[in-house]
Amino acid sequence: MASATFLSTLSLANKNYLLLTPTHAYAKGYTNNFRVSNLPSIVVRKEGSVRSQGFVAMQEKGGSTLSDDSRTKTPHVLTVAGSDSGAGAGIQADLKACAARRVYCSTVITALTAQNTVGVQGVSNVPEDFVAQQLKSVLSDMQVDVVKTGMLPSVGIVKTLCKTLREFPVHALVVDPVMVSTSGDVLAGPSILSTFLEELLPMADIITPNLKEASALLNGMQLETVDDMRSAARLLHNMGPKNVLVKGGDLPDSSDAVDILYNGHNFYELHSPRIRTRNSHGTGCSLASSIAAEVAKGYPMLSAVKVAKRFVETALDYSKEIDIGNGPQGPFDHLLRLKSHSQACHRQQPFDPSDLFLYAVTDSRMNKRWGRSIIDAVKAAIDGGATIIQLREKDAETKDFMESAKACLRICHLHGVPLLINDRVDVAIACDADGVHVGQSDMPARVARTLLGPEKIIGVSCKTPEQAEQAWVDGADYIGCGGVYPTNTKENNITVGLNGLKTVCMASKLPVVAIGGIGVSNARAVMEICASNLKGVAVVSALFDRECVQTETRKLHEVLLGSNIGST
Ligand SMILES: Cc1ncc(COP(=O)(O)OP(=O)(O)O)c(N)n1
Ligand SMILES: Cc1ncsc1CCOP(=O)(O)O
Ligand SMILES: [Mg+2]
Repeated sequence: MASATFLSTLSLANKNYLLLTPTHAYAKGYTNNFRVSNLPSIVVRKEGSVRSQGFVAMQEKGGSTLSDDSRTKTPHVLTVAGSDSGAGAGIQADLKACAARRVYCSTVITALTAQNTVGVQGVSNVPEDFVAQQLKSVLSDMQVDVVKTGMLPSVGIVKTLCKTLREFPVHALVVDPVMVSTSGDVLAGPSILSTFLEELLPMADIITPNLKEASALLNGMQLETVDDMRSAARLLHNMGPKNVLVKGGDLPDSSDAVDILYNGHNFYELHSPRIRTRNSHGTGCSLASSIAAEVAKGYPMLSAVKVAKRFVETALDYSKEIDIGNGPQGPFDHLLRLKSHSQACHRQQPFDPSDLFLYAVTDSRMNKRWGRSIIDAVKAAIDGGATIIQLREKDAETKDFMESAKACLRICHLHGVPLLINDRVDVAIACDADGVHVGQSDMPARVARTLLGPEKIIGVSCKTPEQAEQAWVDGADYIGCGGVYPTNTKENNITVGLNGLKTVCMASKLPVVAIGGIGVSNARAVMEICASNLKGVAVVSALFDRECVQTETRKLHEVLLGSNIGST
């Protein structure tokens, strides 16, 4: 038994339970910090009934031992479903949902469908023995936590699946009883119904029928009200699954979407705003996969369903305007990434080090002193010849900062000038800025890179060769080196001088921009250190603590043009 403080045992109904925090409690025996050595003997079952103070009970059946082990287990869902060539539903939706929910997803393909936003034009079932072969390949090698099923187009395939699951038990089985596609095309005929009901449903931890599917499973029962859905959930539960989620998205006359979750003890009525969108193809597959993903992470069923619903709703809402295909039902964007790229008029340009030539860094205090908005300051700097802008708004309220950043972004993009945000990676993400500049005590560049993605620009302040090397290792695009000269703009900032700048430039594998006390009088001296990777100067007060930003920027631009910056 593990010795960690968050683990303890509890005797309940003469059975031993392990008490783990939800994040540590791990389906089928793995936790972030612990690995259960006797895997098949651990089953999460009683979480609903014996939860106490945020702990989840895991029933221990056969004297398993937990051993402290630094291995971490990657949550893993295996989807057994059909391929959708249009990639809105089926295997493709499952993969995207699991990726979005940060869970590994392997795939067993049961059928190929020729499908698009208009409908299903063709279906070709995969031979049963090849479905069996795929199942065995995955389950005999990989530690699958949850199997999620979608299109199971033949009795043979359902039987094969059930047989394989008995041979290779997994922690949980999520069954999405796909029978008819959203376009109305039949994906699994009535012939499979009895095998489905007799063999698969009793093995399921949850089934997720919509109204039509619930009706089909219940011999054509009419489902028109929330009470009907409750009755259906109870009847379906009697067929063996541990939980039933009847989805009421198609229920008429309701402004909310209502789903009923029933676990044999309690009914949960889950309300959410109805999202009116054409782009809902694959919603059912995605919801079931997301539930599977949360269960694979170790969450109890109710939490898994709630999180999955919230995720799908967010994705649907985000994807309302996405325009793919000409049919009545389009796909949605699970990763919430497509819109900003397809709809923004600006496409992110790859980072060009020559953009560092005249780097204008705004300062909220200076703007206030001279009675300028950030937007006016940015416009003037660009008109004067600034080649990149950084918003360094140390005193701004986040909401105001975001508004100004969005407005500045529009101006910058009109002029082909990149806009970076100082310090605030959250603001950069929220307004889709071109990148960030971070210092040694800000968010590490490596973390910023994972949050911002590969195409955004990241600059890091460096005073030493070691910091420059780390910035490169961390995936930065450039470094800012300084203060080259003393400055009043940044308090307690150590001055590195021209020698320090040269040392860092020589060591840096990244392009460098010099900063600190630089203006028209000394910019030339900076440039004359003759380092080929010194690409420009970054300036605050010499541009913004002046009456006319445009004039000062233009003057500096002329000085820089007369220099040999970055050319040696
Ligand atoms: C281009 C450029 N170089 C250096 C800095 C300084 O960043 P940091 O060290 O994080 O200090 P603050 O600007 O946040 O006070 C910079 N902003 N830009
Ligand atoms: C932000 C920063 N980082 C190093 S020096 C400095 C301030 C630069 O401001 P100025 O150009 O007014 O000296
Ligand atoms: Mg900073």
